[in-house]
Amino acid sequence: MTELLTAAQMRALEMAAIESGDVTGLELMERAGQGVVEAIFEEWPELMGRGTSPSRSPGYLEPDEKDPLRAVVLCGPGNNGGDGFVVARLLKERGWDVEVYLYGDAEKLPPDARVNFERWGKLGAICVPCEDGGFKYPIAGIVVDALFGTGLTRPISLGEGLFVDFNLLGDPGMSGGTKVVALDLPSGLCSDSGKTVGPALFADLTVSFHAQKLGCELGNGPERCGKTVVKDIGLERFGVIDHPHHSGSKTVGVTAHPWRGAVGKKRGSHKYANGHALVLSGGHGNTGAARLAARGALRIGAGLVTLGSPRSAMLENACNLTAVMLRQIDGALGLTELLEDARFNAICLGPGLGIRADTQAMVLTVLKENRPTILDADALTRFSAKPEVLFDVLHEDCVITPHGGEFARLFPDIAERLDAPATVGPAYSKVDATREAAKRAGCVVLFKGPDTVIAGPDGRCSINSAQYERAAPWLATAGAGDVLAGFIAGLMARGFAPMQAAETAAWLHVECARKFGPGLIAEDLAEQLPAVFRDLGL
Ligand SMILES: NC(=O)C1=CN([C@@H]2O[C@H](COP(=O)(O)OP(=O)(O)OC[C@H]3O[C@@H](n4cnc5c(N)ncnc54)[C@H](OP(=O)(O)O)[C@@H]3O)[C@@H](O)[C@H]2O)[C@@H](O)CC1
Ligand SMILES: [K+]
Repeated sequence: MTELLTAAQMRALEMAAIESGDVTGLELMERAGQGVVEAIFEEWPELMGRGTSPSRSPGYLEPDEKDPLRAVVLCGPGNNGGDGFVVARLLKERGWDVEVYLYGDAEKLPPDARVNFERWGKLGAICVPCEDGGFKYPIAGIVVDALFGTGLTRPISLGEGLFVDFNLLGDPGMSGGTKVVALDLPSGLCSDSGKTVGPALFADLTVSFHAQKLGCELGNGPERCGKTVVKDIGLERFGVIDHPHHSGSKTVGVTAHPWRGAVGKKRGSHKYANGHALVLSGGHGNTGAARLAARGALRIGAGLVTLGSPRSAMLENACNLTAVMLRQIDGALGLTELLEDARFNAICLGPGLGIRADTQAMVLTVLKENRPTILDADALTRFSAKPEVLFDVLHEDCVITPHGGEFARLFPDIAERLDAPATVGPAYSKVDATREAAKRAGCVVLFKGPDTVIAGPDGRCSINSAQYERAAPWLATAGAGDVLAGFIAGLMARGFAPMQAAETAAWLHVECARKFGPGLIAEDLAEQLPAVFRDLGL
């Protein structure tokens, strides 16, 4: 698990560190600046050797080495700007040509930023933007974005003397080779939601301090951050602090190798010890989705998987199943009878089930049983008209897995708030929305997307990110969600708690997609599990 922090959590952490007397704000700022310079050289090692060695006379330098490297540092009115002054000083000390611009009033800088403004003043000037709004030198080398970090509260007004041409810097491909390095966050990106609050920069590299901020993983974050690097600034021992004013705001983690040990350990060598998942199939012509889910449940380790099929689809299902067993179920009554067998310990409904009244009857029948249940697709859509009917019967052993459309149908007010353009920071985020939905539904909600958010009714929350080095855009393919539902059902059959099952399944789902690569179709996903397990050393 990697911890992701909100702006409030980060501020609380900083305050705790400073109050402990272990470190001063000025020291933290210096470490932040040093971390950025380190990150720049790690990312572009070719910049490392140039213009740095006072012992080498210019006469011995290669022709292109005589040309010092250039950095334009854009400092804002807060501590993010303060970090920028440190970076400017450190690069200048390495022999770079550094232009510093200040967006704001030097007199109003917070104390630590002010100190670093003055330290910079001994080495160089604060540049005045050219009349055309451009920089003094042609842009080349590096632009350091130290305008706004976690303190962004409103849209950046480009008309108020801000000389940066965001389009020139922003649009990948338009920046003519200039590398944009954002400090903590690309300016204009909300730290908590990953929404852009008005104009926002695109960075090539974002260097976050102590921990990545939530906004780097959510919404527009990944497209704005470019690549992300986290630099320690010596706050580790202070851990993560829940901000007292954010009730229920717990640490959010990115699931990485979640529950790795648990995935490998089966409960016993006997197949019945690993549970028996039941997946319900739709009628004739609508059976593929349930079979995808069933195969996923079996591959992820359920001891047995049975597909419950209406009479009309028995032949179609029988022709396409081998290890998955098949039982005929006629409507809710037939389902009640089947569930007399208590060995069915995880039930998956929704993929291809249809949105007619019998789907509702079957969902209600299953939920009465209080067994681990996963509801997806049609089992959710069926309740669009009256979601509260579903919420009344969902329980803590349930997981629901809506995509954006299904989420909006079940939680229209929450979706509306989430989709509204952000005008203030920090803005309402997908994490906030999923937590609120989980509380209302009374069960685990897995809200799909490249930034899948999984929240429990108790406020626990994690993000399964399929972005940056885990990007798997080919996962957006028909049937992939059905396989995910099956993975969750299979893990719940094995005894995983709902939250653990959802997190683990989501993580493995992305790993399977990455293992296969482009060209993936839903049928391929579960077939990658053995290789993914082998890679995990299971
Ligand atoms: N926490 C830590 O441990 C460490 C933090 N560090 C660094 O500090 C950063 C956070 O600093 P910060 O809190 O000063 O916020 P920052 O983003 O600089 O901006 C705040 C200022 O901008 C203003 N303002 C806001 N929006 C605006 C707009 N649209 N247009 C114009 N003005 C606007 C706002 O004004 P106000 O909203 O109060 O009117 C306020 O004056 C963090 O990201 C990291 O880089 C490191 O040094 C290491 C240790
Ligand atoms: K920034």
